[in-house]
Amino acid sequence: MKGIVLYGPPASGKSTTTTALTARDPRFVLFRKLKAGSRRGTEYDFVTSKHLARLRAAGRLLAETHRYGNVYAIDRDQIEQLAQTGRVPVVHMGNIPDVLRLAEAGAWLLVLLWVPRDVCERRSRQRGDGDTAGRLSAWDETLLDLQAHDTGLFSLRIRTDQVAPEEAARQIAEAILH
Ligand SMILES: Nc1ncnc2c1ncn2[C@@H]1O[C@H](COP(=O)(O)OP(=O)(O)OP(=O)(O)O)[C@@H](O)[C@H]1O
Repeated sequence: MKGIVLYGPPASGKSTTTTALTARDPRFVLFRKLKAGSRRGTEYDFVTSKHLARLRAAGRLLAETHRYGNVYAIDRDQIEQLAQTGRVPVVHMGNIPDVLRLAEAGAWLLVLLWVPRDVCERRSRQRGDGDTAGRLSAWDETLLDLQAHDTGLFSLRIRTDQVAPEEAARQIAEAILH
């Protein structure tokens, strides 16, 4: 397996589950996507549009998402480097077309993390998001995205309002390592 995809709406626990995975086994590492545009966020490597264009021309972008005026991309070479050093990248994704594009380029464990809308709202307010309304719109879009595609593509589905982060990490680690 190339790695793990965590797909889910805002506040579904992608970051928390990744932290629990890394604590369980340091071979699991957050995959840092490339981002061209605003320099907001801690889970990205910021690049220029020019740099991204060069990688695109070289055929290195496995997935590329244009959203909120920014571009988010996955560099194939970065995935390969992690694999060569025995590490397992954990990629966070918010839409199924990108998940499918990535899955075309190799075998990934696809995991759906889910929370109901009211839990998403509560978590978003609790962690102090300035734009909870925007997060809820993204939750609505995620539901539509799921309804539009075959959810049978996910090997694991975890309700993070019912399963603690350590248990979610245990289930994922078991699924990929055994
Ligand atoms: N399995 C879990 N059990 C209990 N609480 C959880 C669990 N997973 C996440 N949480 C809580 O939910 C909140 C949101 O989690 P997190 O930031 O990991 O979500 P996310 O999917 O990475 O969000 P976003 O995509 O919006 O950045 C956090 O406050 C976290 O403590």
